[in-house]
Amino acid sequence: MEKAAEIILASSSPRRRELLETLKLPFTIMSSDVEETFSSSLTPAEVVEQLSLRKAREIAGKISSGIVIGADTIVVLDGNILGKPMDEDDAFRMLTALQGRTHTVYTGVALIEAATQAVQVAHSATQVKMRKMTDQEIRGYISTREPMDKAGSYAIQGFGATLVEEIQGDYFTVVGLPLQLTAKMLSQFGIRLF
Ligand SMILES: Cc1cn([C@H]2C[C@H](O)[C@@H](COP(=O)(O)OP(=O)(O)OP(=O)(O)O)O2)c(=O)[nH]c1=O
Repeated sequence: MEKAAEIILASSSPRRRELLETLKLPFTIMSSDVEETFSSSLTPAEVVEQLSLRKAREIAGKISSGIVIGADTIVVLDGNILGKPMDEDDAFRMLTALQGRTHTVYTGVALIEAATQAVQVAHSATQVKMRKMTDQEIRGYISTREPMDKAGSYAIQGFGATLVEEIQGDYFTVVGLPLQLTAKMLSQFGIRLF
């Protein structure tokens, strides 16, 4: 029997690890530590594709075989990109802007086959409608600390679930790894789930 290709998740995000575990494929984790800066002339889709590729490339450069997966998530409101908050005031500003409105979450996924350096990169976008919140509710949510390491300062999989009225698109894109897209990309490298 052919030996299954090893999968390496280039991420320190516990959410991405949990999501990839859903696919029941064995994988290892190597945290990438890349500069998450980008040119302001890029579209949101280009930003997440470029950053996910940068994360995957950093790890692919250190190994000789296996398939590396990198991902990146941003929140976009009125064309402005919201990443992770710098501090509580920044989280307050982001949540004040997002409440009562619809924004788009973009997640990029990059796969690199280390042996051949073959690359696949794509993204998924999901629209999220957030309910109205008072300043007091926003401060209460921030006091849970949940927003502090999340793009857009909320987590749909946590208390943030109570802030989201509806979504259009893949839920997993919002959490940080679109599973349908990831599985499709893995299958293009010959890795099938079932
Ligand atoms: C909007 C949203 C984001 N997030 C998270 C997903 C990502 O972990 C984070 C965005 O930051 P990223 O820079 O995409 O990822 P990361 O720094 O956490 O991990 P790594 O670069 O090592 O892979 O926000 C949620 O968990 N839930 C949500 O609802």
